[in-house]
Formats: sequence, structure tokens, C-alpha cells
Amino acid sequence: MTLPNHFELLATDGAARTGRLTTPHGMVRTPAFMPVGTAGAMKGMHWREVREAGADIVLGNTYHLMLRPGAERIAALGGLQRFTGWNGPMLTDSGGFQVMSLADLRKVSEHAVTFRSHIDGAKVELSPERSIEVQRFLGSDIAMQMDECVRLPAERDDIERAMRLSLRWAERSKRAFESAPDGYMLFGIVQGGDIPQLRHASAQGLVEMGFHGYAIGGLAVGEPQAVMLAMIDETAPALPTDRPRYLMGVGTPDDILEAVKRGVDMFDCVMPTRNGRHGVAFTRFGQVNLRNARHADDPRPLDEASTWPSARNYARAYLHHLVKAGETLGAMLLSEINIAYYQFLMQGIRDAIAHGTFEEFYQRTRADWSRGDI
Ligand SMILES: CNc1nc2cc3c(=O)[nH]c(N)nc3c(CCO)c2[nH]1
Repeated sequence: MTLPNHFELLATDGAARTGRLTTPHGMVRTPAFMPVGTAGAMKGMHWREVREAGADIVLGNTYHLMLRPGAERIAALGGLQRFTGWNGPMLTDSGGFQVMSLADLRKVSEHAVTFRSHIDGAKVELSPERSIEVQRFLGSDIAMQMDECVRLPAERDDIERAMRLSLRWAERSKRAFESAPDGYMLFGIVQGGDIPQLRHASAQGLVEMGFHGYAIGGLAVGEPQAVMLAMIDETAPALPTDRPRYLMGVGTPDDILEAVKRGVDMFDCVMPTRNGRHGVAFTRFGQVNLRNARHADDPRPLDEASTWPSARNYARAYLHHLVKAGETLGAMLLSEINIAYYQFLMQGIRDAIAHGTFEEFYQRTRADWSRGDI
């Protein structure tokens, strides 16, 4: 059964696309970068700054929120937007990936994944039906199917087993989602590791079921960038052109530029805030590690032409001091500077595709990154 389409393609330039995704809590301009607010907060930032930086949509996690404070509790308090104060679109991941990377004693069966909470050791079962129920309680605008993501490198048998399980879980997730009100969306997730035939089989299976959008999963799990890009080349063309494509967990600015060039519309990654907390800034001219002693006497801001005040108004010497002193303000400033840079990059990408100048944008942006004189 085909699901309604809330995505509108506005322009294409080669395989790159720019569009608009309408959700119950607002519009999402694509290509979009979704900052990751895992446990209902953007670490080190106010939502006001996330919005001002240009983010239309943020990501939350079923795994974390169902364990603490609890999905039913968030529903009773009005849902994620009311609970957190972020009043825009939200996407929630289904939990399978986080179980495999965070929980203890986890076990995957046909029915569900079972695990012990990393918070209090309680035994938890997460089935496709429970994952969808949690995402409905959270009230997220875009829910993800429950899937199993295999880290790479992996044996073909294991990749195929997880891909076929994920297809069966896609079916169950879709059935559990059917009662959702109009406008709320469910995305399927393509698996298949680094094996083209399995990627095609997974994409075909999901498209036959029909979803509001399609994620490319099972990547950014340890494989070289070349393998990730090759799998996007195999998968994107197998997905409908009129529906959004979301590359999960990606990535660096370079990863994003390469994936947009191959037809990807949505991204999420913890890197901007995580690297910010570790003293690394993303700028138009590449990454700057403020922990490095070479910044100790440097009065220059990170980028005097930046659209983001904190990137223009603070000396590198001060940022270096804050980072070395472990001052909270250091993590806060670098988190907002990095989120702002990622959104600046996405705005540049959207404008370039809309004007048919993506190739020039791609070349100039990559040249700026490698200037190295920063
Ligand atoms: C950082 N790399 C990464 N690869 C991913 C791959 C997957 C995946 O295959 N499935 C699901 N449900 N989530 C994924 C996530 C979490 C998204 O932030 C990933 N994150």
C-alpha cells in the first residue's frame, strides 16, 4: 500500500537534489543535517541556538528515552516537543542500533532484541511493535523501522541474515505504525552491508512495501569512506526519486558533500557537538584542534567572515584557554560553532543545487577545506 508523499523535489543538479519535507511540526529543507539530541537535549546548547544556527529538524533516540525518563511519561507530559521545548520537527531512531552499541547482554531473536539497560541493568525487550509504540508515545514526526545494523567488516552470511531480519521487521514496523495520524511518517532502512546484491534486495523489498522515506543504514560503521560511497552508488538509484533518502550516522562535512552528490537528502551525526566538546572546531577552511598549543597566542577568531557570531568574536587563544582549562563554556561555544558550520554548509549546498552550480560549489568547498593555512 503506497503511503502519502510529504516530500517535494524543488530542483536537481546531477544526482544532487534539493527539496522540502512537510511534517506535523513544520517544514524541513533538504539536503538537511539533523543535529543529534540523543536523550532529549542538544548537549551544551540551548534549542534557541540550534534553531538560529539553521536546523529545521533534530534527532532523538528511542533507546535512551524509553529507558529514561520513559516513553509513557513523555507522552503523559505532552510528547517530545512539549517535554523538551524544541517545537520543530523531530526524527527518532528505532533503538536497534543503540542497543548494539550501548547495552549489555543483548540478544537478537526473530521476535525482538532483549538487553540489560546500561542505566540500571533492568532487562528490556525491544520488538518492532514496541519500538513503534515508543516512537508514537514520543510523538516524533518521522519514526524509523526497527532494524539490525551489522558492523563492518562482517561475513556475508551475517550481513544477509541481518538484512532479511530487518526486512521482516520493516513489515512488522509498518503494520504497527498504521494507526498513526496523517502527516506522521515512517522510514524504512536499507541494510545489506558492503554487498551490492544484498543492498539491491533490501531496497527492493522496502520499496515494494512502501514507506514515506528510505534510510540507507548499515554504513558509517567502520568501513572506509570509499566503501560507504560505493554502497550509496548501489543503493540510491534503487530508491524512489520522489521520496527522501536519509544516510544514517553520517558524517564529516566531506562525507556529506560526497553523499549529496550521489543523491542523499538527509543526514545525522554526533560529530559537530562531540568534536566540539573535545576541542575541535569545524570551519570553512577545515578542522581546527583548539587543544593544540599553537593557538595559545593567536588573537584571530576562527573565521572573521563567519555568519555565526561566536566564530567571529572569540580569539583562538581564548578558545584554547577554555579547552585546556576544561571550562564548560569551551564545550558550549565549540558545539554551537560546529552546529552553525554544518548548517552553513547545508544552506550552501541547497542554494548551489537550486542554482545549478553544485559542481562549482563542490570543488570550491573542498579546495577551501584543504587550504591548511588555518
Ligand atoms: C555513526 N554511524 C552510524 N551508522 C548507523 C547505522 C544505523 C542503522 O543501520 N540503523 C539505525 N536504526 N540507526 C543507525 C545509526 C544511528 C543513527 O544515528 C547509525 N549511526
